Amino acid sequence: MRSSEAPMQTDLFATLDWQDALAQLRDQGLLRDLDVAVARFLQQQCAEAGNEVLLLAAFTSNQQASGHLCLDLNNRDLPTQLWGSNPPPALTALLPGGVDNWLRHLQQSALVSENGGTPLVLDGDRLYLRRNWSREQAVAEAIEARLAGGEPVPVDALRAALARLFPGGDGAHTDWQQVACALAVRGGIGIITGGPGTGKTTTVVRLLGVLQSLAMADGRRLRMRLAAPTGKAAARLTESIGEQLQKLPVDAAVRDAIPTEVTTLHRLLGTRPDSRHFRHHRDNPLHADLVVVDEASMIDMDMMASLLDALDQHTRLILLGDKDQLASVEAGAVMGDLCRDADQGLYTPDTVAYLRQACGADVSPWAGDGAALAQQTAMLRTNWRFKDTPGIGELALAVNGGDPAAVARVFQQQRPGLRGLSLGEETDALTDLLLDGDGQHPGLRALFADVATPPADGQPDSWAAQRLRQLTGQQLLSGLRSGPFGVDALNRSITERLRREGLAGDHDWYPGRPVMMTRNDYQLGLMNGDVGLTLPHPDGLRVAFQLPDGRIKWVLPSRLDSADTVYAMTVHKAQGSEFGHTLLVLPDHPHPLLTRELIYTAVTRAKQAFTLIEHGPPTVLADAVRRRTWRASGLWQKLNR
Ligand SMILES: Nc1ncnc2c1ncn2[C@@H]1O[C@H](COP(=O)(O)OP(=O)(O)OP(=O)(O)O)[C@@H](O)[C@H]1O
Repeated sequence: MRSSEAPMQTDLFATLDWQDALAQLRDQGLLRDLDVAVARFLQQQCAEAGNEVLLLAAFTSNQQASGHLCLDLNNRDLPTQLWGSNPPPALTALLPGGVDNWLRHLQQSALVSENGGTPLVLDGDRLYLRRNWSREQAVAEAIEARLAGGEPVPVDALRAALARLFPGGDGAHTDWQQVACALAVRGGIGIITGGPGTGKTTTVVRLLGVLQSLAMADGRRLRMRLAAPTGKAAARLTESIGEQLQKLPVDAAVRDAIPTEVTTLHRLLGTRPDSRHFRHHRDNPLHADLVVVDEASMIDMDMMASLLDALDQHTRLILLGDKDQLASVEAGAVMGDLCRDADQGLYTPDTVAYLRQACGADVSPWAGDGAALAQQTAMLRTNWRFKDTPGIGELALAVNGGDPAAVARVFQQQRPGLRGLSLGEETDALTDLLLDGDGQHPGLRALFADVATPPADGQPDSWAAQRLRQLTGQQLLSGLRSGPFGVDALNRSITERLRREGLAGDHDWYPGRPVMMTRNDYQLGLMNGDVGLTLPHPDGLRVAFQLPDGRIKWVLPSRLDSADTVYAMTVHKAQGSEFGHTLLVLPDHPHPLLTRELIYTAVTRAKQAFTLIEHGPPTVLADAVRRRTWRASGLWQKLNR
């Protein structure tokens, strides 16, 4: 801890009551009640704490609301980011000077240390609330330990296994899928990133095949566990792993020893009712030799810390995901931080030589002096899915490149499956589209007709599974929750239209109403984000949910106190899902919440068709494509020093 001497106060401050000033900042929307409470609590802990430190603590707390783990004082735009270009007078008085001055105050405060022994931690130029710093530190240390450890697979055996599972490479191009497998088995952690359809699932199934066949040749059998952050992502991976496994050229015994069931991270770690703590942790680790987690971009820092804490040191961890997707709404963008250099590779001479030996790949064009983490990271670069609908893949690429002109060009090419509609004020036209579908993907009218006629054969489960599949044929997305183009208003207007047409009933619950869970309900075994469909059941009206293992769970509507109608879904909630036809609605003016990552995530939810619906000028999309999501954290720095 540094000096406990009280920092200097400005004369101007002497005339201000800082509690009033905090209240003013809260009233102006610059702080939340929680942030004000944090500052007040710290002042109680340390009566001589300076106003600068207390205010910076309040802003650090506030940063979490935007997904930041810390306040990055190295960011020269920080003042503008915190309060815009015109600082409120209360701030000019309480927080004088620039960032250098603030750093000096922090360095002198008894509330601040570098090592987590105080409520605030200053790590380099980053100011953290202690809890966030501890979590980030724990994640960095656990990853470092995994990078240093792990049981290496003998290279000759690996090369033979990879050649069996990846037949027919053209030799002219780097086979990144093989590279990913070879790197993943090299240490205690492997990270595989790639856009949609680049073969992440294919690669991981082959990786499981390689590891299990090598272990079984040695008379062992690896315990493998597969997980994803949400139930929907787990269900999707269960399905695609099952399909890929059929094609895997391995002995039946090896195939049987590869799991197909994907669970949610919460279930993997063992949720405990009414507790934030999991059943598995360092004193009761998971029994597994290998854990694969898909959709890793959705994992926030808290969950990543819990996951790493639950793994035994010998357990190999494979993280799969798309680094360019939106990060979790909670604080931290772990996958983005871990994969920051993935495009460049930055493979050291050791890694280049290892890959040549293990799979004959030449990655010398991607050589560099990356840290240990880069040596375990691979980016898949070939899109295999969008061969028939290249428009979606091209659009995703253009969005990712941040070039609005390139995005506009992709739309102008009128590729199959890709459509841009400018609807101006015509909100009815959007509902028409949703009701009628696009020809290839039936709309809500067809869904309501189908849910009205339950099967006479007493097989409600398979019928419900079909209707749920039908529901994912088309999905409207919005980046916003509130406002006329936010999901709340869209869901209201679509419901009203369905009522006017006599499709939706007048009660809250009617056959055909799709709902999404808005919190985890451990008693029902349903997770935040799970989607269900209200359907007639022999016992009465029920809501059908498909569990990750494919079973249908029927729930009484009255049991669902945290479920919202979901004709329109936020892009955040759509992560981990795919829809036959994805429609993204944009508002009539640019909005700070619309970012490149959000648009990219929306586009990549589309399996066969994507429709962009604009209600304003093209600048709304252009502005979003240019704006990057930025998350302040120190994970990358910690793993690269
Ligand atoms: N090397 C390859 N050669 C030919 N086809 C491939 C190859 N890799 C993957 N594919 C095919 O491309 C499609 C997408 O693969 P896969 O599902 O593994 O991608 P993914 O990255 O997991 O996709 P997403 O996570 O976006 O669903 C599948 O049909 C798969 O069979």
